[in-house]
Amino acid sequence: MRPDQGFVVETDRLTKQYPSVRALDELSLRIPGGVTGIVGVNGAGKSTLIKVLLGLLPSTSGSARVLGLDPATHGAQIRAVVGYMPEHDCLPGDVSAADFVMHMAMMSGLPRTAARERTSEVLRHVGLDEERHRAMGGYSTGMKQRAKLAQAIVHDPSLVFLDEPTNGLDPRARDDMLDLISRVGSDFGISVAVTSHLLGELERTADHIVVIDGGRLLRSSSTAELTHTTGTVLVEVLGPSGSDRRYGQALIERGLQAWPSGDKIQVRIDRPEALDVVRDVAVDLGLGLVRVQEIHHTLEEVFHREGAAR
Ligand SMILES: Nc1ncnc2c1ncn2[C@@H]1O[C@H](COP(=O)(O)OP(=O)(O)OP(=O)(O)O)[C@@H](O)[C@H]1O
Repeated sequence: MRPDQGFVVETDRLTKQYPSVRALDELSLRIPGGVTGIVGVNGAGKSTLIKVLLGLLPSTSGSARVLGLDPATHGAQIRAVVGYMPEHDCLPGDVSAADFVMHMAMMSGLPRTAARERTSEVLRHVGLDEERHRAMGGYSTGMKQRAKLAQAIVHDPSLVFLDEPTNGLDPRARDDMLDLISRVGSDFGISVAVTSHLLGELERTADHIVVIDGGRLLRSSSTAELTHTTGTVLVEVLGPSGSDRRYGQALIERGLQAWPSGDKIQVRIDRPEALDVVRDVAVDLGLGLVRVQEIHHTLEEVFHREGAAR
């Protein structure tokens, strides 16, 4: 099932009771095609959910469907069409990424030639080129995460579960990984369910966000819906020094709420004509209008405001 063909995952009152912890507590959710972020603090139940959905761990009660298949009875079929990047380091240190990914491709049933071609393609995609013939034990965390991502998509799955793929990465490597994840969705057309304990992290990457807490569903909606516009625009004008201040003042004189934000001006769009005023005032003052950009709430703001982020 490709993105936009309905839900790739559905659960109904899914529960997983460990001896002393209820990791999933009647969790009912639906994950659409595309890139979905599964967000929750450490211990929220994200990894348990993935393992149950892959049929690696039996649930205690409730039901689930992954690409229409029941993990309780069709785990092997699910794992044939779904990729999995586990959270923890699971790579053999004395094997090269090229050999490991090729091995995983053949384990998934690809014939040798197809496996070799596909291995080169995914390793190129994740940016492991020169290093792919070196033993993975000597890789940086970022390179290991890329190798883990490559093995998860080498068999061209319809859906891939990525468990905390940015864990342990520095900010730059994290941004690179998030870009890669977006491209897994767009270039390969693979639906992605990616977990993170950082609320703000998946904002740019995920089309849809599911928030779980204590094994329960806290929120599920499109990212756009969550980070809806604040009703404010950021305006950048071009002109002689002090133009931004003159422009802001002129907007206020025309009855708008405007305030400085660095060398730009924020303007509240409280009525449809406000955008016309933004344009007209720039023209009247002989200033160039470089940019008018909507300001959105961040996910952090949404959850702090709702008191949901703990
Ligand atoms: N095999 C297990 N046996 C007993 N309890 C477990 C087991 N695995 C996880 N738990 C507990 O279940 C709860 C959910 O854990 P889980 O790993 O699913 O959460 P998570 O959201 O993925 O967090 P993290 O990112 O820290 O792994 C936690 O309280 C954890 O301690």
